[in-house]
Amino acid sequence: MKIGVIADDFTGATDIAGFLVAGGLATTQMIGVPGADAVVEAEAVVISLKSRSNPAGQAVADSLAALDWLRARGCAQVYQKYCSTFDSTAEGNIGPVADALMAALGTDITVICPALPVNGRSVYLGHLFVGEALLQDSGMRDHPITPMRDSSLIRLMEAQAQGRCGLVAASSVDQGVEAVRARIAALRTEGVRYVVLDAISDAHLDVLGQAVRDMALVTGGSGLGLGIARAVADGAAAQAQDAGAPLPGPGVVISGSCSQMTNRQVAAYRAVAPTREVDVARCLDDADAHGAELARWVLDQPQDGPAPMITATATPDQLRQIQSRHGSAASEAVERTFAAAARALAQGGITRFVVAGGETSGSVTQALEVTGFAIGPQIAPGVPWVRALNRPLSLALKSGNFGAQGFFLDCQPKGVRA
Ligand SMILES: Nc1ncnc2c1ncn2[C@@H]1O[C@H](COP(=O)(O)OP(=O)(O)OP(=O)(O)O)[C@@H](O)[C@H]1O
Ligand SMILES: O=C(O)[C@@H](O)C(=O)CO
Repeated sequence: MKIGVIADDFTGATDIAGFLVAGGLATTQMIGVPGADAVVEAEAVVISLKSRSNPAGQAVADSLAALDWLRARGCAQVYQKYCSTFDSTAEGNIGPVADALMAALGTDITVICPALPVNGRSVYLGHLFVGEALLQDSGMRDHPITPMRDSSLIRLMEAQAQGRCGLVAASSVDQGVEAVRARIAALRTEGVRYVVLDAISDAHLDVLGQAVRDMALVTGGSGLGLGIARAVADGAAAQAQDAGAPLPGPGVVISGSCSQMTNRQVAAYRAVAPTREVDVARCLDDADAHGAELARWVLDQPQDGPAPMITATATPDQLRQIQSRHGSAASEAVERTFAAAARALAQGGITRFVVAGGETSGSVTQALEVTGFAIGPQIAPGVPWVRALNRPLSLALKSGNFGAQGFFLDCQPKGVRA
C-alpha cells in the first residue's frame, strides 16, 4: 500500500479518496477501522473516522488504532486528513493526533497543508484563506463547535501540539521540489517539528507532492493528497473509477447540513424536486417513527423525475431558534431520524443516496451498515460517487460547503438532468 489515510470525518474521507483516484491511485475507503482479518487490495486506503469533534484523547486512540491497521499492511506513507478549513482551535485534536502519529512512526517532522485551491482554500505565508477572506473573517468564525478566530496555521499548531512550527513559503515552492526539500531539511536541523506548506494553486500542490512523497507522515486537506498521488501513481485509476460508478435505480436526497452553500443548494433543488421538511419536534419525540414516515413519503413519490428530497437544512436564524429551544439534543435527534429513514429507504429499494453534511453522512452511512466504498467519478471537486463494498448502494457524500448551487441536480441520472 502506497498511502494510508486516517480521515477525521466521512465526507472528508470521500473527498480525499476522490482526489487520490483523480491523481491516479486505485483507492478504497473503509468505514471505521476494519477488522484485523479484512483484506483490502488497493494502492491507497482511506480509513474514515468520526473524530473531528472528539476530545483529543479519544481522537488519538482512534487514530492510533487506524495506524496499527495500516502498518500491519505495509503502508509506505501515512496521511492525517483534516478539514480544508482546519476546524481545530487550541483545544482541538489535530496537533495531539499529529504528535501521537509522529511518536508511533518514530519521525520528528511532518507537514501541515490544508490547502485545496480548486475549492478556494489557499495557504499563503502560513495563513489560511477561504476564498478571498482570511479564515478568521470567513463563516468559520462562527462555527458552532470550532469557531476559527485565528488564520495563522503556525500559531494554531503551536497552541495545540508539542513543538515548534515553521513555514515553507510560496516563494520557495515556486523554486521547485529541491528548494522545498532543502527548506524542510533546514527547518528540521533547527528543531522545528511541523512545517506549514504554502499552496495557492494546483501547480504548487504538484511541487509539494513530489517534495514530500517520501515522508513517513504528512497532514493536510485533500489537495496535498492529489499532489502526492500524481507523484507516486503508476496509472491504475481508470479501473478504480469504474468500480465506483453510480448504480442505476431510484434515489433520494437527504440534506442535514445547514451551511450557507447547502442552504442555496436546497433552495435550488426544492424548485424542481418533490421536497419534504423534517419536523424537528417529531424527531425529538420519536426519531424512528418520524424517519419511517419520511421514508414512506419518499417511496410514494414518482421516480421518473429528480429524486425526492428530505431536508432539515435551516438558515442560521432558524437554527439559533431551534438550538435555544432544544439545545444540542435537536441535532442528535435529526441525525437519528435520518438514520432511521435511510434504513427504511434501503429496505424499500432506494439505491442512490445523495447526502449533505459530514455528521449527517456519518449517520446515514453507519445506518446503512456499509463496510467500505469503491471510489467513482467526481460530481464536483471533493465529492465523488462511492459504491458500497458489501451491498448494491451508491452514495454521494457532500461536505457542507462543497459543490455548486445545482449540485443535487448534478447527481441525477443524465436523462433527468437534461
Ligand atoms: N433543522 C435542524 N435543527 C437542528 N439541527 C439540525 C437541523 N438540521 C440539521 N441539523 C444538524 O446539524 C448538524 C449538521 O452537521 P453536518 O456535519 O451534517 O453538516 P455540515 O457541518 O454543514 O457539514 P460538514 O461537516 O461537511 O461541513 C447535524 O448534526 C444535523 O443533524
Ligand atoms: O477538507 C474539506 O474541506 C472536507 O473534506 C471536509 O473535511 C469537510 O468536512
